[in-house]
Amino acid sequence: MRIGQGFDVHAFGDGDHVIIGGVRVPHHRGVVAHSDGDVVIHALCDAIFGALALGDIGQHFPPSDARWRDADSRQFLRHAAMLMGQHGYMLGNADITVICEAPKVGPLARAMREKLAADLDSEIDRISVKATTTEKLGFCGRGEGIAAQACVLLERV
Ligand SMILES: Nc1ccn([C@@H]2O[C@H](COP(=O)(O)O)[C@@H](O)[C@H]2O)c(=O)n1
Ligand SMILES: C[C@@]1(CO)OP(=O)(O)OP(=O)(O)OC[C@H]1O
Repeated sequence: MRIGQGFDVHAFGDGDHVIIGGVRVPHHRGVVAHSDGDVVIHALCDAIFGALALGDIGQHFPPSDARWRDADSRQFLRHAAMLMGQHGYMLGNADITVICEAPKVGPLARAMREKLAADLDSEIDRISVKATTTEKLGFCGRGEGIAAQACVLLERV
């Protein structure tokens, strides 16, 4: 078994939606990012790369590389899943927390879990998506950005 954790933050900027866990969510702000800025998928990829001791998302998909501009982050997750399989592991489970005052994540968690499970070739009950505010404290509390953290356990195939 291998354990990994990941954390990601993106600032809110101009826009009318955010992508969280592969789901497009209408919002009065967008996110500032090189890719689509999906904090859930970026944190989850880093957790998987960490569990495999394969560096981090920026090493696999450098922000300096124009190929990843506005990229759909689900391709990053499918790449992480491919590496997981190549190294002889499958997802045991993943537990993800989204941290923001808004948008509300709870009603969308099931849709996010379905997309993450599809990309990881996993079962939905192996993947948890939760959310919390920071009670109006800090950058998330001031509505300046959104964060996510992810923990994974990988099992030998
Ligand atoms: N962006 C968010 C933040 C929170 N939730 C849900 O609300 C509950 C209460 O949040 P607190 O920060 O006050 O503990 C939380 O447990 C989530 O169920 C949410 O859906 N989206
Ligand atoms: C995803 C990548 C892709 O270039 O860029 P960003 O969308 O800016 O996201 P970040 O969480 O900073 O991770 C680094 C990069 O790998």
